[in-house]
Amino acid sequence: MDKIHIERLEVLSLIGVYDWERKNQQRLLLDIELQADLSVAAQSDNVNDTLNYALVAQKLIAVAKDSEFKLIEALASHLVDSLLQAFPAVENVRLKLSKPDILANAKNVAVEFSRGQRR
Ligand SMILES: Nc1nc2c(c(=O)[nH]1)N=C([C@H](O)[C@@H](O)CO)CN2
Repeated sequence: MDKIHIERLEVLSLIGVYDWERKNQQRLLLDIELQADLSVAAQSDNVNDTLNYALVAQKLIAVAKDSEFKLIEALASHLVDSLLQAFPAVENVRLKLSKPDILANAKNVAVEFSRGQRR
């Protein structure tokens, strides 16, 4: 089972339940695990034969920037759906969305979703 990992990707999004959170975008961190067949690229050494992680990151940054969800659950689910739709080569995605330094006395809060393609 081949995988690509993107760790601690910084994105900005308007996110949060409270009025004070609806004014400015907040910094969020994404950890993503993408299951895809990497065997062709491993042989060809050609980026066109693989899932280009730069394009995946670009997509996540753009989707987060254009979103205005209240809950991190809703944004994380939307990001997963967007990835599966934009990149059919992704067989399964696991995405952890962290909202750091938002909860008193905790370093981080996060949600995690794992989903596959509906083929
Ligand atoms: N399960 C969740 N609980 C809470 C969320 C959330 O997104 N999911 N959000 C908030 C606030 O927006 C918080 O980030 C600021 O206190 C509270 N609980």
